[in-house]
Amino acid sequence: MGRLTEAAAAGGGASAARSAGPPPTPLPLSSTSPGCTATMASSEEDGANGGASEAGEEREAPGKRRRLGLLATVWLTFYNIAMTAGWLVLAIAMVRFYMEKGTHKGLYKSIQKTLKFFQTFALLEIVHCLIGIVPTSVIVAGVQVSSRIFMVWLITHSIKPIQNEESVVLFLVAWTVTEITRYSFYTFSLLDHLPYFIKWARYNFFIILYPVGVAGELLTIYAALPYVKKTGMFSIRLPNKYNVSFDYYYFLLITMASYIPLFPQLYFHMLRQRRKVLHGEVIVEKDD
Ligand SMILES: CCCCCCCCCCCCC/C=C/C(=O)SCCNC(=O)CCNC(=O)[C@H](O)C(C)(C)COP(=O)(O)OP(=O)(O)OC[C@H]1O[C@@H](n2cnc3c(N)ncnc32)[C@H](O)[C@@H]1OP(=O)(O)O
Repeated sequence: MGRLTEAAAAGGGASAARSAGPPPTPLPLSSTSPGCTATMASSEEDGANGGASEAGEEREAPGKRRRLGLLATVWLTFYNIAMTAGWLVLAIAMVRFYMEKGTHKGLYKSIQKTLKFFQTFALLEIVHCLIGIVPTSVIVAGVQVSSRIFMVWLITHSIKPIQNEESVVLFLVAWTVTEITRYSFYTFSLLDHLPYFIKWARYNFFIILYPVGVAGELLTIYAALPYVKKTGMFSIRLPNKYNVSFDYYYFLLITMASYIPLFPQLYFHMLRQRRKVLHGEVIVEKDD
C-alpha cells in the first residue's frame, strides 16, 4: 500500500473531504458495526468513509446516520452538552481550589467524584462508535478512553499516596482543557453553529496538550511503581488453586511501554484530522 496525500483545497473540512474522497480502502481489521471503523492507520479510514468498513460495501454509515438521524442527533447533543458542562464544572472546581488553597495538594481528592463520573460516562464513546452513530475509529476511541479509565480507576483512585503528585495535575489540566474544547466542538457542530475559534482550538490545542497529558500519565504511573511493588496490590501469587499468577507491577511497566507504539499513532491521527479539517486536505490510500 502506498500513501498519497492530496491537497484538495476544497476548503470544506472533514465533510467535504469525505465526499471528495475515493471509495474506501479495505481495512486491515474488520469492523463490528456499519458505523464503525477499526483502524488507527489512516484518517480517511477513520472518518472519511463515514463508516463503510468492508471492501466493496456501499457507504452504509451515512444511510444509517440518516435513518437514526433525529434520535442520534438528540442523544449526541444531550451527551455533548452534559460532558461539556461536566468538564467545565471540573475546571471551575480546580481553579477555585487552587485559588483558595494555593497548593495542588488535596486537589485530586476534592474533584475526584466529578472526574470519575464524567470520565466513566465517556465509555459511551466506544458504544457510540459500535452502534454507528459516530464515525470515529473504535480502536482510536477505545485506546483513548480505556487509557483514561485505567488512569482514573486503577491508578489514581486505587493508589492514594500518588494523588498529590504534580503529575496528576498535569494530566488533569490537559484532559480538562481538551474535553471542554472537544465536547463543545461536537455540540456546536451538531447545532450547525460552530465558531471558528472552537474548531481551531479542537485541532490545535492537542499539539501541546497531548504530550503534556501523556507525560502526566506516565509520570504518575512511574510514581506509583514503588508502592505497587511494596504492597503487591492487584497481584496474584503462586501457588493458588487456579494456578495463575499476575504481577501488577510488571503490568504497569508493560502499560508504560505500550505508550511508545500507541501514542504516536493517536498523535499522528490527530495531525491528519487537523490537516483534513483545517486545511481541507484529502489523504488518499492507493494500492500500488
Ligand atoms: C488497560 C490499560 C490500557 C492502557 C493503554 C495504554 C496506551 C495508551 C497510549 C495513548 C494514551 C493517550 C492518553 C491520552 C491522553 C490525553 O487525552 S491528554 C489530553 C490531550 N488529548 C487530546 O487532545 C485527545 C485528542 N484525541 C482525540 O480527540 C481522539 O483521538 C478521539 C477522541 C478519539 C477523536 O478521534 P477522531 O477520529 O479525531 O474523532 P473526531 O474527529 O473528533 O470525530 C470524527 C467524527 O465523528 C464525530 N463525532 C465524534 N464524536 C462525536 C460526538 N460525541 N458527538 C457528535 N459527533 C461526534 C465528529 O464530529 C466527526 O464527524 P465529522 O465532523 O462529520 O467528520
